[in-house]
Amino acid sequence: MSESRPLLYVSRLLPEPVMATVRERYQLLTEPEEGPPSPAVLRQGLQEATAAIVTLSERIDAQSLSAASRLKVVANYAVGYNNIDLAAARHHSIVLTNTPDVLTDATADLTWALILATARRVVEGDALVRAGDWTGWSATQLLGAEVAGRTLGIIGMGRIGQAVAHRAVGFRMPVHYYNRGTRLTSPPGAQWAGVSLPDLLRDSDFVSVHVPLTEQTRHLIGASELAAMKQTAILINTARGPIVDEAALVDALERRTIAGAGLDVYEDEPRLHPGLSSLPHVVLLPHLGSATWYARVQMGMICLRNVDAVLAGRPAPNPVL
Ligand SMILES: NC(=O)C1=CN([C@@H]2O[C@H](COP(=O)(O)OP(=O)(O)OC[C@H]3O[C@@H](n4cnc5c(N)ncnc54)[C@H](O)[C@@H]3O)[C@@H](O)[C@H]2O)C=CC1
Ligand SMILES: O=CC(=O)O
Repeated sequence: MSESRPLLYVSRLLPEPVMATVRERYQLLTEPEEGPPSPAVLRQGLQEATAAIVTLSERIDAQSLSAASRLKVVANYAVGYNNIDLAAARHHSIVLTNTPDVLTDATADLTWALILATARRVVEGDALVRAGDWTGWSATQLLGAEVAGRTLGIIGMGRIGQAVAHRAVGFRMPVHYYNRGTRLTSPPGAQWAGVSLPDLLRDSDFVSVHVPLTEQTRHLIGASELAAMKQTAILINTARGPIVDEAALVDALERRTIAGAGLDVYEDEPRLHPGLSSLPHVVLLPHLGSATWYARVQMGMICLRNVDAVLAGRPAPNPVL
């Protein structure tokens, strides 16, 4: 009996509830692995499948899309889609979808984990205790920055930027935001103000980046923007690495022209700019923004809903336009 389930390429192993649903409804082209696929496996996957679920670390370029004659839909297992050549997907009439909303809270929470961990030197404290070097309470040990009441600057006031801003109410923090497009009204109890980027950099104690990576936002934060920040300010980036010029950031941190940085993303993942990992006043996470069970399972289910819809001839629920 011939196989009637559509041929799906899944580039990486996804959480088990997602894989179970995939196996129920689709014929898998290849068995996905935990790590990234080789370029040859990725190329073959896109070439032979009718639908693909890929992750943010797979670069889907014009060349691979032009060879993908059977491919109808690429569901990106991420909300950011800078890894995919959108113009080429459009040109070849391949629908591209993403996974908004379900990871907003997880990413906003992780942003706050970085704000607090960096300001309060949580990682340095943990290392001291584990190393057996803690000799007891001290009035001068590992003093950090106050968070409550300080100004939070948000670059990119979309879903995640706003979720980060909502959480600032409990810390009584005024929020200055820089965003393209319409102005927002402050929700009850919050103080949100739309400002220019130079004003945000000058006035904020914490600067948190939440724009997507585009040609306009690449190196949006470079040497001159870092120089415009307060010497006591902390930079947080949970958006995409290339939005911040990592060489300029390491230089600013080494010269202490800013007080610290909390990073979840890097310019050339998983590689770090030389010198970054030896700085004590940075907290470095391995791109964990959406890494909760809930978010990662829901992201998979959204990918499947989009694939199902396109293959059934219906509009995708989450098309990237
Ligand atoms: N660390 C992680 O694991 C995660 C990272 N992300 C990143 O966060 C980004 C934001 O996600 P969402 O908030 O859901 O997206 P969104 O589209 O809701 O928000 C982005 C905001 O940035 C603004 N924007 C875009 N270009 C701009 C520019 N040139 N100047 C000023 N403002 C600009 C948009 O108007 C929008 O308000 C994603 O694109 C992704 O790269 C998202 C989830 C997890
Ligand atoms: O980086 C994660 C995403 O969903 O975008």
